[in-house]
Amino acid sequence: MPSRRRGASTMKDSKRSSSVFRSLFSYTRPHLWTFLLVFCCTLLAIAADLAQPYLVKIAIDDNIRIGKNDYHSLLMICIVYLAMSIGSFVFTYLQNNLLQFAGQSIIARIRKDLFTHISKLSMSFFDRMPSGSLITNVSSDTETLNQFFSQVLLSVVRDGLTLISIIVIMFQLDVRLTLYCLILLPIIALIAISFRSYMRKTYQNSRTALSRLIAFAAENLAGMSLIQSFHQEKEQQNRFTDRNQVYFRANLREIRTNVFFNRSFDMLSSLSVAFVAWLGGIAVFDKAIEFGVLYAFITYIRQFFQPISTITQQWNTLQSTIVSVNRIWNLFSVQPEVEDAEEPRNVELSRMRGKVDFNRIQFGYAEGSTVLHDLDLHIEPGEMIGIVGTTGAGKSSLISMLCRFYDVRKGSVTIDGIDIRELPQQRLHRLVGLVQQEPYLYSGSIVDNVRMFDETISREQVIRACKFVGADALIGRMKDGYDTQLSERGSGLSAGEKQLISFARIIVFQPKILILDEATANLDSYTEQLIQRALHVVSENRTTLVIAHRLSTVMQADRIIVMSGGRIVEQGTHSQLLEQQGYYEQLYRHSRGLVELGAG
Ligand SMILES: Nc1ncnc2c1ncn2[C@@H]1O[C@H](COP(=O)(O)OP(=O)(O)OP(=O)(O)O)[C@@H](O)[C@H]1O
Repeated sequence: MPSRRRGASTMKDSKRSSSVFRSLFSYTRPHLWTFLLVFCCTLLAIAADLAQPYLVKIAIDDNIRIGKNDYHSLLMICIVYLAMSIGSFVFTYLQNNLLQFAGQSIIARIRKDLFTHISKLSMSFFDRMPSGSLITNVSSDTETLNQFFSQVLLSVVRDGLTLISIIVIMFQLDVRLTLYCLILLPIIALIAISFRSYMRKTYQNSRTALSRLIAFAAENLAGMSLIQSFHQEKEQQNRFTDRNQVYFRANLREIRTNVFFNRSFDMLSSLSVAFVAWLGGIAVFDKAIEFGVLYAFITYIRQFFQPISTITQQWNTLQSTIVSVNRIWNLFSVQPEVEDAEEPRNVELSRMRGKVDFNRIQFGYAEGSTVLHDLDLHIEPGEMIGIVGTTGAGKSSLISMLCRFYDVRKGSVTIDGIDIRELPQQRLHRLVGLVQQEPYLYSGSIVDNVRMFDETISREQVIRACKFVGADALIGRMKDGYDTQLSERGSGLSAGEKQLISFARIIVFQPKILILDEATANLDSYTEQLIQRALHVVSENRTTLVIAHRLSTVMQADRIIVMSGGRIVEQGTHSQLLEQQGYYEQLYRHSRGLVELGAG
C-alpha cells in the first residue's frame, strides 16, 4: 500500500520536523525577552508606518479641502507625520539590530555545540561521514538557520502584522471598497502558489550546482600537486568550466524567476490601484466617500502587496531552513559509540607503569567481518615493540584498539591491569601518545602546535622539549623562531620537520605509552637519522609500539611482532626471528631485495 506508507512517512516526517523545531526553540529560550522587545518594536514600527497615509487623509479631508485655512492644525499634522517617519526609522533599526543579535547569538551557540558534539564522536562515525559534508553542516547549514531568524521570522511577524493591520484599516476606511479589493485575494494566492513551487525548484537547482562547484574546487585545490604532476590542468579547467556554466545558468534562471515574480506583483499592485482609482473615483464623484479616504486607500493598497511578496519569497528560505535544521539535528542525535563508563576509574597518571595487555581481542569495522582474530599480546612497562606485517595485516587496527578509537568486540585491552573501557577517555589519551605517519599540524605558532593550544604548558617547557628531541636548531632557522606561524596542516614544513615537532609534543605531554605509526617512512637518510635519534630519546622509559614497513626502523626493538591476516604469526627479537626462518625472515629478505615476497 504505497499511499498508506507515504502517509505514514509524511506523518513521521512532520512529527520529526516539529520535534526538531522544538529543540531549535530550546536555543531561543534565553533570548525570549529580546524577542519580546523585537515584537514590540515591530508593532510600533508598523503603527508608525501605517499612520502616515492616515495622517495625510486627515490633512486632506479635515484641513486642506474644507478651506478652513487652519495653518496650526496642518502644521501639527505635518509634525506628527515627521515624528512617525522618525519613529518608524528608530523602531525598525532597533528591531533589526535586536533580532540580528539574538539570531547570531543562537547560531554561535549552535555552531559551538555542534563542533563540541562532533569532536566527541567516535572514529566509526568519521569513517562513515565525509568531512566535506561535516564542513557544510558546521558552516552553511548554521548560516541558513541564521537566515531563518533574520529573514523568515522577521517577515512572518512584520509582514503578517502589516497585512492584517492594512486590512483592518481599509475596512475602517470603507467596507465596500475593501470587499472589492479582497476579490483580488484568490488571484494573488494563485500567483503566489504557482510561483512558490517554481521558485523553489530554481533555488534548489542553483544551490545544488553551487555545492557541486565548491566540492570540485575544494577537491582540486587539495590535490593540486597530483594534477600538476600528471599535467591534468587543462582537463580539470574544462571540467571546472562545465560546472561553472551549469551554476551560471541555474543562477540566472533563479534571478529571472525572482524578477518575474516581483514584477508580476508590482503589476498586480498597479492594476488594483487602477481598479480602486476607478471605483473610488466614482464614489468620490457620488460623494459616497471623501477624497482623503481615496488617497489613503490607494496608498494602503500599494503597501498591501509588499508583505505578500516578501512572505512568499521567504517560503524558499523556510524550506532550506527545514532541510538544514534536520541535517544539524541528525548530527546532534548521533551518539558516540565509544563512551566513558558510568563510573570511570580515576587513576593517578604519574603512578601508571605502562604495562599493556591485549587479552584475546577480536575486532571488525563492519558487522560480519573480522579484522583482528583472537589476538593475544602482553607488553611489559618500558618495552619497545616493533609491529610489522604487509598491508592490511591489521597493524593500525591493533593500535586503534589501544587508543580506544573503537571498542573491541571480544576480549579486553588493559593498561596496568585496568580495562581501558573503565578509564575516562581524556585520561587514556594523556596516557597513550600517538605520532602518526603524517603528523597533523594546525594553523598557529610552533609553540601552540607543540603544546596543542594547552595554555597550562609554558613556553619554556615547549622550548625544552624541542631541544630534547633535536628540533631546536631547525626552529631557530625559521623566520620568527618559536613564534613562526604555520599555515593549515603545517604546509611549508618538510615531513621530517613535522615529525620532529610531533616528537616534541610527546615530550611535553609525557605519555606513559607511545605509539609511532610509520613515523620514519618517506624520509631522507639524514632526516631519518635525526628522527631515529629523537625516537630513541622519546622512547626512553616509555612503553613504545612502533609500526614500520621498513624493518630497519624496528630492528633494535626489544621484541618484534609479525602480523598477518589480523593475527600475530611470529614474535621475538630481530635475530631470533631470522633464526626461525619464517615469515619475518621472508619479509626481511624481501626488504633487502633478495627474494620476492611469497615466492617459494
Ligand atoms: N576505517 C576502516 N573501515 C573499514 N575497514 C577498515 C578500516 N580501516 C582498515 N580497514 C580494513 O581492516 C583491515 C586491516 O587494516 P589496517 O589498516 O589495520 O592494516 P595495516 O596493517 O595497518 O595496513 P597498512 O600497513 O597498509 O596501514 C584491512 O582489510 C582494511 O581494509
